[in-house]
Amino acid sequence: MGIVLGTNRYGKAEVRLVHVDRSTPRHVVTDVNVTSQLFGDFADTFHTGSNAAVIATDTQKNTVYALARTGGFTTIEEFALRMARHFVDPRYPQVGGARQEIEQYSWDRVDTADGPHDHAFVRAGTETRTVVVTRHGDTETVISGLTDLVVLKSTGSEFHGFPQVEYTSLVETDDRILATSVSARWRHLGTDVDWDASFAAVRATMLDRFAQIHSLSLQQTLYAMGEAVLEAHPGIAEIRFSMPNKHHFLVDLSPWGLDNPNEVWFAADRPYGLIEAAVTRDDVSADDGAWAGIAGFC
Ligand SMILES: O=c1[nH]c(=O)c2[nH]c(=O)[nH]c2[nH]1
Repeated sequence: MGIVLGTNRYGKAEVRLVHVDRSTPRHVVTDVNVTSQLFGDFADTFHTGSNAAVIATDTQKNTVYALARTGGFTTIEEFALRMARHFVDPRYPQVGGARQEIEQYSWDRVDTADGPHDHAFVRAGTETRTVVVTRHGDTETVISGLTDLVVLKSTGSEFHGFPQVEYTSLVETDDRILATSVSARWRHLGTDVDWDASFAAVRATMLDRFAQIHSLSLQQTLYAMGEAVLEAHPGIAEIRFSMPNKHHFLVDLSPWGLDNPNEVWFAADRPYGLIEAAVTRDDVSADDGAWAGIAGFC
């Protein structure tokens, strides 16, 4: 019986970077969290502790800041590709590939009496834009996404027809609140993309479908959102979702002689249903390696 080193990668996790584009008086703030990891010919350090090939994680952290200074910061997709191309380069023959993961926190301009302010910002909720770029040799995969896009419909949602098996107590309903916090990630087929425009369009498509479809289950809503994204965006191969069902329960007001025509609800935070699925084209090849390490998506 032998013991061998399995899959491995290493790097610096959660490098916090705030970039201020000061090229005009109307500053642009980009607030991100970058995780840089490399893989390749690094078995020696695991086996013997020889670090002759190891590009220090500290160096990877410094590279985030240096590239932000030399090339600026436009989109997380562009920056992650630039990071990956920096490391997967003939100057570092030991590097076979790189994985660059970035989260972006949104800031809106403060609205003043004189209009949107040039350099004062207010954090725009919890929604986070994400990217994972993987570069293996010359092959690049970009998975864009978002987390914590919280949405709610106050009607237009039913749930019934489920089996009445042992322990079933849920009452069927033809009018309920449907609420979820959408986490979605989508894999692009190429890298020649207007990343901001693509992100805005995918987000708008998902919100449109969520709003417009009369829902018979969160599963149906999820699939419809994914289908709409793939129909509208030929450059996207697949989209994966993780969507908690944020349950709202009608409060029984009858003890006090009050009716409740779907007006007064209790918003439960746990437990919650958890619906996860991938929606994919049947004519593109899978790329499971690009999804490796992305938690919370099946
Ligand atoms: O949209 C839903 N899907 C389910 O699978 C489910 N299960 C449940 O209890 N409520 C709901 N709602």
